[in-house]
Amino acid sequence: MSVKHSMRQERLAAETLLHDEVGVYPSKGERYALSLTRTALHIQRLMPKPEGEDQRTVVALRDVAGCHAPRGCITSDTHAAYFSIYAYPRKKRKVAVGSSRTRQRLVRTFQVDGEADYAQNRAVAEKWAVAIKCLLLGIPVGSETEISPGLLPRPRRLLLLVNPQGGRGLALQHTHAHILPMISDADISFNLVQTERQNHARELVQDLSLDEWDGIVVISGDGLLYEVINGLMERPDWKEAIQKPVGILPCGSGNALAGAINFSGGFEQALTVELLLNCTLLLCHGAVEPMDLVSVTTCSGTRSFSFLSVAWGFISDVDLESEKYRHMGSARFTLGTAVRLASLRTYRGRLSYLPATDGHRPISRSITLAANGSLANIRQHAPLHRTISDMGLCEERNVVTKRNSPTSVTDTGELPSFEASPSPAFLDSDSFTFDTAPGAPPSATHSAEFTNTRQMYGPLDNLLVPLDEPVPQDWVTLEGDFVLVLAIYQTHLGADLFMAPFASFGEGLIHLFFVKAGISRAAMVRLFLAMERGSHFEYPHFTHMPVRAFRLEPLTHKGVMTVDGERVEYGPIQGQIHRRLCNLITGTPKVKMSTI
Ligand SMILES: Nc1ncnc2c1ncn2[C@@H]1O[C@H](COP(=O)(O)OP(=O)(O)OP(=O)(O)O)[C@@H](O)[C@H]1O
Repeated sequence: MSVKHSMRQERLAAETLLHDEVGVYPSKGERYALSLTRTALHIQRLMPKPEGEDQRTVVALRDVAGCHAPRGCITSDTHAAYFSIYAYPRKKRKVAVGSSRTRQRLVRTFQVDGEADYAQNRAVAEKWAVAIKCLLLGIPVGSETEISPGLLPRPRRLLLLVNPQGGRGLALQHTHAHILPMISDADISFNLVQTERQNHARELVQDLSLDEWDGIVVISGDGLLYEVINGLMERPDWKEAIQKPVGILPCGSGNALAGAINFSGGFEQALTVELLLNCTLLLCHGAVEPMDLVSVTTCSGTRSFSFLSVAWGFISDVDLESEKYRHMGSARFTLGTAVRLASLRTYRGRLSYLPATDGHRPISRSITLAANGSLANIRQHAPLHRTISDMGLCEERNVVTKRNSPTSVTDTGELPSFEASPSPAFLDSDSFTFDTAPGAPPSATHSAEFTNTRQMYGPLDNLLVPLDEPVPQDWVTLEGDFVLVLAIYQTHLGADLFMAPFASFGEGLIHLFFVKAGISRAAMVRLFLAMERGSHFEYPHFTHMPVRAFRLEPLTHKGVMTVDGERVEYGPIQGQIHRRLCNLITGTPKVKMSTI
């Protein structure tokens, strides 16, 4: 961003859009000067006159979920009108050791009484509420804009799918305690559906009358969103269906996409309830961004659409092996990492990729690390049976769609055991070859339990050739022993694993990472610790490549591969990016954004 551009942005942010003198409710006779800018509501006490320092409160709009101007009088003053803002600022709170910050609901109600009669005061109160809502939703308003309710879209209707078993099993509790109150403040109508089993969400969205909804939001981990995206891609009308905005409110254990949304929203890295509250606030703001999907094909020819990652080796092992610590939430990965480090393995394989080129040069991404290691210069058909009205509060219920189609995937087979291998402190790194012309055809280890009878649609994979044919000439192939291979297309691999700080939702890139054999356990520990800050690029064993397509051919007989954290059949796998194929609710207005 140029200096001139950022100065203009600052000037725009500081411009006063509305200004008034108001009272408050409940009142002891106080008067306030209110000013609204594009980013904040400034509240300055006028009466009683503040002693000493000027008393000014600034409510950042990014902390505000909604604003209402109720009709009618709420006091004996029949000529006054009112509007309320619902904010969730971060407040300090005492915990067992020291203090932490958490968001708490704060309602401020202002009394508009400067005009001659109720109708005029009501018009002013409504103007304030509309202006604030427009700013929250990213609808452009300026000091010259004629502010009227006509600027606002109709209230949104969201389908919320909650996985009661996700993460630590607290999704329903969090939904009632945190999510529903906040989205009601934002005037969002919803229907809440509890998923009852694996693939329930996938089947549900296949039969959904999409016109009824402005978005589908999962209250869960990344696994449920993977089901929703693939369910949409299994519809004959996939082209339109996949345009339906999707969102995530993190209640899983990894919460990678939520970590990426939180980061793109400009919030500090957060976990658990704090991450959930940040993401719910962003959902209230509603901005939608295009997001890339990667079409992934496995050795049996099964195709699926991935929004997060394909992993092999250390990362997929930890993901699967730590399932048994699910009750621990995100700590499951820390423990899983420690356990796996104790028996660090290598995996022989062939990795091929099509480098991403910008014109003729390969795209190279660099990041700047501040002295303290932190990041610098990075941009901070069958309608559902439902009982709710468009005005909001709903009854939580299970909506079960009766389906006769034989579509259930039987991918719940037993974990294969690992090859017993020694675990030396240093692993051999001399067995790497680098090749631009691939050698022998892949050796696939097919796994019967992953057969898939679903009909998947989607765009043509024009960069890929069938898995039993050699990769095209312009691809690069590496063969050797890997500790891990990861293709990722989001900034985060978990809410606190800042894997690809430079990634963004619709850039059309797969970030391919690998760690070759030869890394010590101590270096792996340092690498994973550095990942929390996103400073792991300093490590020599860690290689990164932006690519458009990749193929991974394991030459080790047994192992685990995951797509978006879900285990898939083991064997050759390949994928290519499809730029901006779906729409993600990020809540962060960007250039050319839309709002649900
Ligand atoms: N009621 C249910 N009982 C059991 N499994 C369910 C139920 N509803 C959904 N599932 C399955 O649970 C899987 C994992 O769920 P989800 O991704 O929400 O949580 P998670 O695995 O804890 O989170 P993360 O993916 O972030 O690690 C989903 O793939 C889904 O198929």
